[in-house]
Amino acid sequence: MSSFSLLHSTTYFPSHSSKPHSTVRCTSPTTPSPAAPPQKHHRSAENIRDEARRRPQLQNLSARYVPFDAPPFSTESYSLDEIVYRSQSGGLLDVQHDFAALKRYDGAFWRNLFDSRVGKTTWPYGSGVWSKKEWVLPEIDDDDIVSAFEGNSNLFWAERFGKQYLQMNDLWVKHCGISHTGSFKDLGMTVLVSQVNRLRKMNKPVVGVGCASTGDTSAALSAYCAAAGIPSIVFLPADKISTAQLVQPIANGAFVLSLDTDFDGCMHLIREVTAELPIYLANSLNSLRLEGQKTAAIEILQQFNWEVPDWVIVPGGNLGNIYAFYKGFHMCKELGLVDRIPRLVCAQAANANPLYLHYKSGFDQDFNPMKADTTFASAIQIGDPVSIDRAVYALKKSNGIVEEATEEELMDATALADSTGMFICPHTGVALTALMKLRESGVIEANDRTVVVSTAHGLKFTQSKIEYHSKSIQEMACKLANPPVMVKAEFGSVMDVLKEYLKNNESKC
Ligand SMILES: Cc1ncc(COP(=O)(O)O)c(C=O)c1O
Ligand SMILES: N[C@@H](CCOP(=O)(O)O)C(=O)O
Repeated sequence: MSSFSLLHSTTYFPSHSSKPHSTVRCTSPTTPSPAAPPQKHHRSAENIRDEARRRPQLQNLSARYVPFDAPPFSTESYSLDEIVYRSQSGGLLDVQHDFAALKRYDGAFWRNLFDSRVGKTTWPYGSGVWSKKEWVLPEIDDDDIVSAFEGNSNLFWAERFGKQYLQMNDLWVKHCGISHTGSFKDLGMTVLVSQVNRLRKMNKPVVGVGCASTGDTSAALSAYCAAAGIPSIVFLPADKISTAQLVQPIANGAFVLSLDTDFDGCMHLIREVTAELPIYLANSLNSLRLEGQKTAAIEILQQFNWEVPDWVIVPGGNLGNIYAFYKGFHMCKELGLVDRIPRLVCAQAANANPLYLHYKSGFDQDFNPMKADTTFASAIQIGDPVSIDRAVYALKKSNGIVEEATEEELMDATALADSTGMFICPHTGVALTALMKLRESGVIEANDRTVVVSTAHGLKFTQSKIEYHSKSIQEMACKLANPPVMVKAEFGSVMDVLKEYLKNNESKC
């Protein structure tokens, strides 16, 4: 059977579309009164999960854990239904898909399949993650999936920012933070919590799910666990995350521990705790998370109608995401959806730059973890990233670059982007700084199609914006600050300041 006919004949027309639509009529033929209130739309007695149960699936696809970057002769592997985070040698794991099985379908098949699912409410494909289910967790039952229809995030054409400040026409911001809990972590968490849901149904010993967090992982974990009725436990570094982030797990009913340490300290503790107690580890050390996060890369290609951008810039902290992007792009190339992958740039805050330092040493010496300093990009204040090996691999394979941003650079870049109509988080400011530096040095050229990954919503980080715009940051000029003007509530005073404002604006135009 050709891949095209499989797509259209058996598998992927939502089953409800083949049913007569008798239950969705809006007016009754026997009572045509114009005054009658409109009747409710009835989907049918079934909900979207019920409908999904009757839909056939692609068969014989599978995935398993293998040691990350294992030598070809390695036979070590684990079922995804095992609870395992490390290889026998203590190294990282990776989720390996059965590429031979996936390759039974050609690139056009996968492109059509993924495209056919966008923008629907079909369970679970309405999610940008689960619309790629066959490449994520092919064997999970649709019924076990815990999803908020995450993903499908806006790929924003940064027209004014690109043209005015970088002479670029083809600059895009992938707004992964416009999402259920306000960050890209939703993409990975739907996968991890769905697998936990499955494990619990299989009576595996998982009494709860735990993570260390700088604020976004904990928000996502607690929301998805709450949706599924699974206990969540989060370890947060006291006073190091924003109020908006802190209140998310509290509101979602997580057990929140505020610890007098930094993120790396919390990470160390959660690893020890999850080794002792039947609490499942939700950080990106757990390679299941990256299976969801990689779909953002596939989605970018899809949004460009399967044309490959030249550059993708990702802010890096614990360093799972840069590898997830590489993996998503790599799969698309391997499976024939595209013919190349973009060059990746990982952007770090100069106050928390262990990968940058390692890159500058040519990745030659052993990696040196560091004690990360305070940064406005607080979600990437990480000195001992768990995915360092994954990040180095991704950068080497994509001819990648690492850049850094000082506090002043990242805050100015954030303010500049905001002044063109965005409202970005400081981590996106780090990525934009990297872009500005690479434009200045000519590495990224004016016509290069470039995507900056925005990882969280700016509304989670309003305190840093308040401090910037009120010029209350020590030793920072805050040169783009735009503080409100205090004016007496009377016509003359208001007119005076407005005239002054218009005069100044005129001279700028
Ligand atoms: C908003 C935000 N941006 C970027 C990152 C960095 O992602 P990763 O840890 O996968 O490098 C994180 C978390 O670490 C984050 O929360
Ligand atoms: N920024 C992260 C840090 C932990 O990263 P993870 O991807 O390993 O969970 C956070 O929000 O906690």
